[in-house]
Amino acid sequence: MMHLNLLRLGACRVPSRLMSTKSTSVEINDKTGVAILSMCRPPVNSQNVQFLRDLKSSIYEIENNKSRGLILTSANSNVFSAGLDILEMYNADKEQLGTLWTELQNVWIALYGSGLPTAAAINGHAPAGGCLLATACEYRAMLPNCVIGLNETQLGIIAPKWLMSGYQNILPQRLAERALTQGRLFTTEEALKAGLIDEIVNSKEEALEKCLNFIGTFAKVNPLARSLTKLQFRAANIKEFEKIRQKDVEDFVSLASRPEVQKVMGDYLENLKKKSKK
Ligand SMILES: CCCCCCCCCCCC/C=C/CC(=O)SCCNC(=O)CCNC(=O)[C@H](O)C(C)(C)COP(=O)(O)OP(=O)(O)OC[C@H]1O[C@@H](n2cnc3c(N)ncnc32)[C@H](O)[C@@H]1OP(=O)(O)O
Repeated sequence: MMHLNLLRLGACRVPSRLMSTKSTSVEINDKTGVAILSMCRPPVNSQNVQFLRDLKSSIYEIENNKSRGLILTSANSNVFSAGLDILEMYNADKEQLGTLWTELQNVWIALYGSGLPTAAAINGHAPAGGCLLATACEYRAMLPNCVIGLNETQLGIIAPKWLMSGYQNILPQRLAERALTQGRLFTTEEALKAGLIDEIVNSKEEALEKCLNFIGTFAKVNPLARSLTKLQFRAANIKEFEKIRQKDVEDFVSLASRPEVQKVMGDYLENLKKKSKK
């Protein structure tokens, strides 16, 4: 399609508007109306309270600006998002833990419940909370040699049901159950085979182009009809989430503040740091 060719990033001459927060930047192409939301919290886009708040406000801003679609990507060259910021969970008091979890819930519901067409250009690793964001979208294009998945059981923790919703929407039940119980991180190639991602791409530019093509498939569909149809598919998960939302925060705080869980976090952090020094 002609207009999509115009959108090859880098070669793009179409005027665009920019909005940004401390850890996100949004570029809305005036011709297509599609917004590219980039996560930019170096080094790994780990999700702390401020980052999650920025992400939430960018998602709502895109939605309120009547954009035609939202593409989520990372400004980091090899990590899409490393999930929750473990530094912000380790040695944190109950109030801080509650705030972090509430903000994660807020971002998830903003993205999962968005009426816009949403796509993820996964230009790096996407474990745990990174996978949560990618699977809240409707379409995924991913670079080779990366990993994606919900690895919570590998860390000895349990992902609540809402956190698995995106996964369960995409994967057949049998495969989702196996992957979640194994805490499996899929390589890009395995993710394609399983259906967890839609395409493998060779560059971030190609990922963005594929996402634009996906959003372009709705060009002739009435946006309200599209949006309401999408939300009908997601309504049961959203309703179930809304019912347990507060209790879910309490459960997380109670679990994450246990001394043995704090110990696991501390050891995990230390291993991450040792690995990064190698
Ligand atoms: C252990 C967690 C326990 C939690 C218990 C909670 C109990 C309640 C649970 C209820 C549900 C829980 C749901 C959780 C959702 C989550 O998202 S938990 C987070 C899980 N995330 C991960 O396991 C990813 C860890 N990171 C990596 O595997 C790698 O960093 C990477 C593959 C993403 C990238 O690799 P690479 O490019 O080689 O970078 P590194 O050198 O590893 O890292 C650079 C730098 O970043 C620090 N870092 C990495 N990830 C995190 C993180 N998630 N939080 C904070 N910091 C992180 C890493 O330590 C390095 O720092 P330094 O340079 O050494 O300072």
